[in-house]
Amino acid sequence: MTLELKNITIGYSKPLVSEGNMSLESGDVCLIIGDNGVGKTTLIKTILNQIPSISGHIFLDKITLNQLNSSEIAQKIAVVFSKSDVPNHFTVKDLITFGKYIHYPYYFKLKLTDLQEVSEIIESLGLKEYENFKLNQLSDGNLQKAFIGRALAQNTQMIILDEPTTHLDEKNKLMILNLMRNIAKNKDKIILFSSHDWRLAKEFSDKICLLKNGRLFSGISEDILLQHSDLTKPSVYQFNPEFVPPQIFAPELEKELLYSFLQKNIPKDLKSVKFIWRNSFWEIILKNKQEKANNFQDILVSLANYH
Ligand SMILES: Nc1ncnc2c1ncn2[C@@H]1O[C@H](COP(=O)(O)OP(=O)(O)OP(=O)(O)O)[C@@H](O)[C@H]1O
Repeated sequence: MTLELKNITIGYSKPLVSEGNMSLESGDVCLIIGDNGVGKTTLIKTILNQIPSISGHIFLDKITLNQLNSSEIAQKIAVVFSKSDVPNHFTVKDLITFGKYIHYPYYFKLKLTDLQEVSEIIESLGLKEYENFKLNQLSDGNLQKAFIGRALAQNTQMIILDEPTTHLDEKNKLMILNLMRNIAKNKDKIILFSSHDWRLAKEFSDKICLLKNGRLFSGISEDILLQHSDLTKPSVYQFNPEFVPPQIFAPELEKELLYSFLQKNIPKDLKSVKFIWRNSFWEIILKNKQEKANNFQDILVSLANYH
């Protein structure tokens, strides 16, 4: 399957994102990122043809979206919205079984193969022991998995998820992201999802669709991250205007930790100070002296009188 956006402009009365291009194919995991209100959900709704684009074209397998009716789109794309209404009186098994009905009228009796497939999905999501639980008896993580199960039962070649990791703890975030990646790779599907936990989510994504300043930037994740250094610089956490960071020569983790430590504890102009991580200690080069610090406590002492 392929999804292509060509010169697409999306929005409501006025454009939110103009003339964006993007191309995805089977097996791709793509993360949509951008600040609140930039148009991530709007982009998802436009791809689902729930709202019209202002201009440009969307192609699903080379066919213009406008040529497909809603049922044809549902057979190609399954969607999981984070704010899904939870039909509490249904069980996990009911919800996942519903996914099958996009292919049949509601009165249709499901085939044995369909029921087997539902069981396999329940098994693969680790939901076997919860299959007869009502949806309101589930933890957020398992509820999210049940909605993903419904999308899987639809057997579409593409699944779109709007903020699937919201409300989940770290363990469940990892589990859901891992699951999505495995689905894309093992079942050759396109997975397109938005996330605010993008620092974690980017690790699982082959491609990124970044919405910024009314534009859409798309490509291989690492290319987008390199081209938009604001996404990876620790200075995204700049909360103190007085703070000017020193020069830091260290691996990513040490660099990020030192940055946040200094900003919190020494919110001064440190641009003439140099920090070098020497594997087990920090070398600190100050204006007229050089010091060694074994830990952050030592750094505090070294810089206590720095002006
Ligand atoms: N039906 C609508 N009519 C008019 N404007 C809308 C409509 N729905 C959303 N908007 C506006 O469009 C903008 C983008 O909204 P959207 O929900 O797509 O952003 P988002 O990037 O998903 O945000 P968030 O990260 O907060 O979920 C917002 O300013 C929102 O108020």
